[in-house]
Amino acid sequence: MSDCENTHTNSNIITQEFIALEDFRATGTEQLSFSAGDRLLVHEQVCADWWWAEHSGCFGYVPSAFLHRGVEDVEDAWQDEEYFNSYGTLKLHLEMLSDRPRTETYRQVIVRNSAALKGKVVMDLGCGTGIISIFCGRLAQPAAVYAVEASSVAEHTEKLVKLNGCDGVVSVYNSRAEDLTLPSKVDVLVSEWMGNCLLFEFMVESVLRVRDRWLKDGGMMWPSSATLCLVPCQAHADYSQKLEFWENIYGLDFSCLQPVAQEEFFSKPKFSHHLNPDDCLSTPCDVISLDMLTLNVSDLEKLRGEFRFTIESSGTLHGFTAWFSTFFHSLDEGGSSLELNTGPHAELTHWKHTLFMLDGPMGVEEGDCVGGAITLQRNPIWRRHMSITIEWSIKRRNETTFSEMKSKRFPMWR
Ligand SMILES: NC(=[NH2+])NCCC[C@H]1O[C@@H](n2cnc3c(N)ncnc32)[C@H](O)[C@@H]1O
Repeated sequence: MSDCENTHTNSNIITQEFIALEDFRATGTEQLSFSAGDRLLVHEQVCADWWWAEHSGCFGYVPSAFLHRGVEDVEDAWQDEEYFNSYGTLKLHLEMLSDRPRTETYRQVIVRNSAALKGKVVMDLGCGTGIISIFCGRLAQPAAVYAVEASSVAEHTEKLVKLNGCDGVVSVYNSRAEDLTLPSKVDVLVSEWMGNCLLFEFMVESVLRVRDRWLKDGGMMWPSSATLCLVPCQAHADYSQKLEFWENIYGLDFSCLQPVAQEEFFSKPKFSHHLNPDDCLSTPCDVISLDMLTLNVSDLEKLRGEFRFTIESSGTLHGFTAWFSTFFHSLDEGGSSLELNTGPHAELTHWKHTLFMLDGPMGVEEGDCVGGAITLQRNPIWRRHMSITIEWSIKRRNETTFSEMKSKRFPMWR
């Protein structure tokens, strides 16, 4: 319990709604447990750290650090102005178009399905420069393609569609897709929505909402499914350059800065990591799988996947690396799927890999077992952000029990 008085002075009698940023488990009968996203009524800010609150008819003390004013008080939970401005210049589009595995996979999807696309209505959600829509117009004969783009890049998209002879079939809509009224429902909803760690930016919510409103029954989602993959890994270079570095600076001892460096460099994921396959300590595994036809927006609040790795080569467990794969089912019954694999055993993409550094390297031997879970908890306030919590424990090859479960939470980025 907090060190503040257990008395309810009248100093801070207010009743205000707050939103829980993350789970809190009470450690005493006078405390109140809650889950991320819960809305709590705070009746008294008894002191800085502990408030008297109510949730679902229960009362108790709650830690103020876990709470945030109600989302309506947050200027722009989706930060749409900043978000769409970032796509209004060519910088990010150049990066995406320069990503050969990404762009070629979408082109292959259109080529492989060109016959089946004949006469179909396609929507390209978040078309950017319109390349997927132009692939449709040039490599297949759809009845219509609705190219939807909210940012100002859409003014260029119009010209690109015309310049490449697709203005007869591709219509460009400069709008947020959720706000749009289309001429018809669509047979295929194609989008390149994946962000760091698969979900960052949460553009996927737009895709699901548009699916529910505009995809015909029996329609196709491209990607059709997505999986988040994880592997325990070494990261000697990162650990040496960011942490060991401080032990000896020109013969001087700067090691008192190591806790500062740990917090500054390893408290958030490293999103531009390039994992060398040799640094994988085990066979990677799919920890979260999303079916884009059945996934619901509410499922996005919290996604959890368990894992159990057997260490295949002795080394140092510095952390875990994550990436994703997306799958594109064929429009032809029984046709083969195409895969965009952004992992370390495939050609590097602009997403690279996401490294989660633990708070201390651990030696592991072949045959050891690393078990645990990864949880993607969407930020209830900042709707394009999430935190990734990794829980892990180790069972040494000659032991029968797992060590106590440890846990680390990485905000991406709030
Ligand atoms: N793979 C990603 N992480 N980002 C690449 C695709 C993002 C593109 O979709 C656009 N975009 C994102 N959300 C929307 C939306 N709801 N409506 C229209 N365009 C959108 C955005 O402006 C950008 O041009």
